[in-house]
Amino acid sequence: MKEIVIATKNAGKVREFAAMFAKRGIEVKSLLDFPDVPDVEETGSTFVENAKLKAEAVCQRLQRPVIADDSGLAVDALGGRPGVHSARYAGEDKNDARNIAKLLHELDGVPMEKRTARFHCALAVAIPGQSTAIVEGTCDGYIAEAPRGEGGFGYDPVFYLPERGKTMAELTPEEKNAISHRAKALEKLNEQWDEIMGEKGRTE
Ligand SMILES: O=P(O)(O)OP(=O)(O)OP(=O)(O)OC[C@H]1O[C@@H](n2cnc3c(O)ncnc32)[C@H](O)[C@@H]1O
Ligand SMILES: [Mg+2]
Repeated sequence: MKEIVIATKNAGKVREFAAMFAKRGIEVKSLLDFPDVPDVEETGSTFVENAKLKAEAVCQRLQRPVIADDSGLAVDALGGRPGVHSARYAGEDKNDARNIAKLLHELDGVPMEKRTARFHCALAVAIPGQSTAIVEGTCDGYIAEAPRGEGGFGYDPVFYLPERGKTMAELTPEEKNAISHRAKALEKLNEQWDEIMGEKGRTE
């Protein structure tokens, strides 16, 4: 395989997939390269359901192997919110800064030890004529009291990693891509690569 389509328009995700697949010599395309593909509604109630919806719809349309990523942040003190609604937490128009502001507001007064949270990533791999494969990864941390760092995307500036003393946005791309929920899911995909990709993995 020389090329794979990631069913996303999120430039932050595209960057991370491109870096991670470069190690395999695979070029990453995204929906930014296929502007005619319609948006897929994320109507599922889990990350896995939404990843499957996105991968299968785009695979059906393009008739080539597609990976979709559905991911988000689950905060324990908020009963798992924003969860599958992470992208549009502060409203219909996606806006990272407003999502972070809303999250910090909701956690106002919650002490650090109770600000535990977890990033989730579900990857669905859809290949024409095959059943869809799923892999998942998570990353544990805390929600910081104020944003810090310029790297990554989304909630990274408030996702605090105590073992590093840094937020996810203060890590280099290489550091984030070694420990993130997305990296963990991709590690699982790597382990099952031949089985999931079948002939496509070896010959295309
Ligand atoms: O659906 P696509 O087009 O892939 O792009 P999206 O941004 O809508 O992506 P999701 O539906 O999977 O929503 C995930 C949201 O969770 C957050 N998120 C996911 N992965 C993240 C990461 O690595 N770092 C920080 N925030 C992340 C971020 O706010 C995303 O917008
Ligand atoms: Mg989305």
